[in-house]
Amino acid sequence: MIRFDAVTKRYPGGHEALSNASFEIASGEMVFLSGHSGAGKSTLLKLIAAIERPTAGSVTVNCQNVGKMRRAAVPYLRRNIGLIFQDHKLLFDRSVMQNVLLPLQIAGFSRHEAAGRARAALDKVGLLKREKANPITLSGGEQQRLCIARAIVSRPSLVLADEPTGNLDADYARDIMDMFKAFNQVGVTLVIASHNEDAIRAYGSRVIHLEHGILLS
Ligand SMILES: Nc1ncnc2c1ncn2[C@@H]1O[C@H](COP(=O)(O)OP(=O)(O)OP(=O)(O)O)[C@@H](O)[C@H]1O
Repeated sequence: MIRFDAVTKRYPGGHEALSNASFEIASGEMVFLSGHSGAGKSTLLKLIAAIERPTAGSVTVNCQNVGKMRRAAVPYLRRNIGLIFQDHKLLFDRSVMQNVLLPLQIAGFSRHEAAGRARAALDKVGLLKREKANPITLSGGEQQRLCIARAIVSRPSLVLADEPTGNLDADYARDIMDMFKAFNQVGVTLVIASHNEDAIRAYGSRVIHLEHGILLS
């Protein structure tokens, strides 16, 4: 499903965030990205979602070379990807419920079906009681959970998560990880960046380890 061939990413200013990385992730895998702060984990996720483009090498997602994809094609790629990033990009002029409904409205779901799915997603992350709230009134951890609900509501086949449990209490962090595992069991591919080596080990999944932009496994 995902293939990196000799991928290097150099940001303007010359910093090489990823160096000559090659690996494959098969459909249905759950893979953790580990490594120190600044190791290149977010960069790798952004390359998969075509948020960043490689400086050299190729990034293939579902047989498409996303590094060379036309800008107009990127929204179609992203329809199939649930993005959970640290800059939540929530809409602060809409309610919690409206934030989760939006991807479904764009995808053309009926009002009834969209409402049912959005409520189920909010329930999963423990935010159903806050459905009418404005996201600005939520704590950092609650905003993170809202971001997760929004990413999963359209049931994407690939979920990319950047430190999804970073701001969460241990109980919520466990619930979210269990939820990811349940998605994986129904065939969703997940790539999860995390500092938390203990949590990673507990899940026994494949780990791709980065150090200063170099892939070690
Ligand atoms: N837009 C950018 N412009 C310039 N340099 C950047 C940019 N984004 C990231 N970098 C640099 O690239 C390197 C890798 O950053 P990246 O965010 O991928 O690491 P990370 O492993 O996700 O770190 P963290 O765990 O702290 O989020 C860092 O040195 C960072 O400063």
